[in-house]
Amino acid sequence: MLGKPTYLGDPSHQHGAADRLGVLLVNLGTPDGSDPSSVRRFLADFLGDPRVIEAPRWLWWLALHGVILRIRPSKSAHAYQQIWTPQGSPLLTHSTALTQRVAEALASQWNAAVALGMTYGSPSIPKAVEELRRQGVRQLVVLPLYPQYSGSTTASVFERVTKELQRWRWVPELRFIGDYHDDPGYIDAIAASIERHWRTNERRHLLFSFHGVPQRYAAAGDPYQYHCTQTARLIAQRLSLGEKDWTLSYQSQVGREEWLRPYTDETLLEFGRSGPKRVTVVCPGFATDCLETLEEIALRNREAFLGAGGEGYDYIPALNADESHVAVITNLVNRHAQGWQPASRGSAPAEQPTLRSGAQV
Ligand SMILES: C=CC1=C(C)c2cc3[nH]c(cc4nc(cc5[nH]c(cc1n2)c(C)c5CCC(=O)O)C(CCC(=O)O)=C4C)c(C)c3C=C
Ligand SMILES: [Fe+2]
Ligand SMILES: [Fe+2]
Repeated sequence: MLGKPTYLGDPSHQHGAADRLGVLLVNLGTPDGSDPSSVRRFLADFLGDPRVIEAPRWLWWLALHGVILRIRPSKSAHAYQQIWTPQGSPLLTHSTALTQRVAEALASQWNAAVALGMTYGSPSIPKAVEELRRQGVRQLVVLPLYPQYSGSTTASVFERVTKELQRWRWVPELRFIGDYHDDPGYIDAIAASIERHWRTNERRHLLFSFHGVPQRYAAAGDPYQYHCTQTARLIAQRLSLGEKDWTLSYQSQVGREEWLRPYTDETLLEFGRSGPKRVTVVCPGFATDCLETLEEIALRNREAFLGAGGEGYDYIPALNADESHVAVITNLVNRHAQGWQPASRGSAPAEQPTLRSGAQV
């Protein structure tokens, strides 16, 4: 008479059995294809998120649907086409490979269920969370793949994951990793990738380029700029660089308002004109390579820099599914899962009765 249950549950759950750890890795997301209509669908979700664009809703809705989504998709699709591979979007293929390898690495310690969700596009957060629920996850570590916290990225993950968890009958224990901008493992991994590059390539002025955010977000209390500055300083320190050996800048500005400065493209044009004429560029804020690193940094800015008088330009890839990255992630997960029992130590002790959810007592 009362109909279907309101909340999601598992009637066949064996109560008393060992708790299962779930790990949810989340990245930004990417369009399903590099054609303008796929890009439009992706941008509508992404740019419709109030965490990304903080503006009066109705005014922004008019601008987004009336102007931006009519112009930007074809321009962005053109950019995506430059980096698209036979396997699809680099952001998705690298994130999938990373998730797979993290699952393998965690398997020796935990009977963990590991899933990948994208804040925008697919595989979606609702799909990933449902996959974890179906695997009987009782304890959940959520790791947004953003080393530096920003309300425009990390907080969107929090909102979309917790929205799904609110539909669960038996909500899991939850640990949310807000940032890892100064995690020694992460700093070491990025520094080691730069050292490795410099072993076979010329040692040059190092440009740290991070994705930008509007300046008013930082002014309103977003820690992102501070996190980026700290990350760059720690890596430079770890490489024993002097103050003149490196520069920090912000890329990927959208729209007309002021974003964090200095801008990467302006910095590189200035370098091209008056030096340093040879640079190594690294983007520690991007866990995986994507449109913003492969098209904007490795292609577009390289051409602009060389066109302005620059003489040498190297881009160091993101950590992607590299072994060192897998170690960074598994380390973060293990640290945040402390106190939870690795399930591989055995299932429920024999003297503790188990009970199926649906069983009559
Ligand atoms: C307009 C507002 C935007 C804010 C604020 C923003 C913050 C932000 N973004 C990333 C990481 C990525 N952004 C990517 C693409 C991308 N970003 C924006 C806009 C904002 N980002 C747009 C419109 C796009 C789409 C492409 C385009 O049309 O230019 C990507 C790459 C996605 C891919 O498919 O490869 C990443 C990754 C961070 C870390 C961040 C704030 C700190
Ligand atoms: Fe972005
Ligand atoms: Fe961009």
